[in-house]
Amino acid sequence: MTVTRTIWVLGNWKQNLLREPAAQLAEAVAAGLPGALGGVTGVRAGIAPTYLALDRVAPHTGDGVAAPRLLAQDVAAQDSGAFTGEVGPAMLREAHVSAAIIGHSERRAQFGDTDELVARKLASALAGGLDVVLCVGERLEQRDAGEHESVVISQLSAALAKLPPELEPSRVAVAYEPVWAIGTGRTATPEQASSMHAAIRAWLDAEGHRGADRSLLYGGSVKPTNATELLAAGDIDGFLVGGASLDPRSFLDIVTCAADHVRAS
Ligand SMILES: O=C(CO)COP(=O)(O)O
Repeated sequence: MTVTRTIWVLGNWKQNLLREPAAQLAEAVAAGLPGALGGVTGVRAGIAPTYLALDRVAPHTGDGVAAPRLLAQDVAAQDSGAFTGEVGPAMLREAHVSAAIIGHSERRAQFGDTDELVARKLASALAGGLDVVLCVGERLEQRDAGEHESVVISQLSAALAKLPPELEPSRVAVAYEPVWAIGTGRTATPEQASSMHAAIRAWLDAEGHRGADRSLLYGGSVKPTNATELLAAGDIDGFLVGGASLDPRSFLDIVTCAADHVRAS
């Protein structure tokens, strides 16, 4: 049986764009998406603006196959209460967000998102009805020391191991983002990305987390010029795109690479 996993092309806009330019970028992505997909239904796009731009971006998003989905870049580990500065899952859902990125390396490195906090955010998001893109990835010195697989598997394990069974993470995609490839212009080679994805999928399967069904995304300096060869390496079910997602043409060109890949396979 051939497994047909959805290919995702997700734009993480990070801390960029005031509300009006964010709305304009969302409008351009939404307008160009049907053409970029060319009728291919196995590819879905999504965009993750800042919290403050969500309401301006939301009208250009939706859950239909040819509309970009609306994502948040983070989510609080708790629903509501005395947690200054936090935004909980119900608040995000009210703002039409359907999924949250959790555990991005920038949050892990700069904002204290430990494995333990990532696990609590994951449980909070799933309990609150959000889908999740769970980010994992090693630093350069960990790769140089040959520890990349064990680092990534331990991040995954910490996030998934203590989830209550009723939150079995059927709605979790995993994004492998090697830290040394983010914003550096240095992409992982297709072989490096594909071999890590195979290791992640094998671990998920072994632990009963249905690796075969789960979309595994790659992130780190993805551009229209390298997207096709990354997809061709196998085991890569789309991308989490930073810098290139701020330009509608390059983001949509990556979507087209994904659609061409699906059409050819
Ligand atoms: O961090 C990323 C997406 O979440 C990747 O960023 P770049 O595409 O800018 O390297």
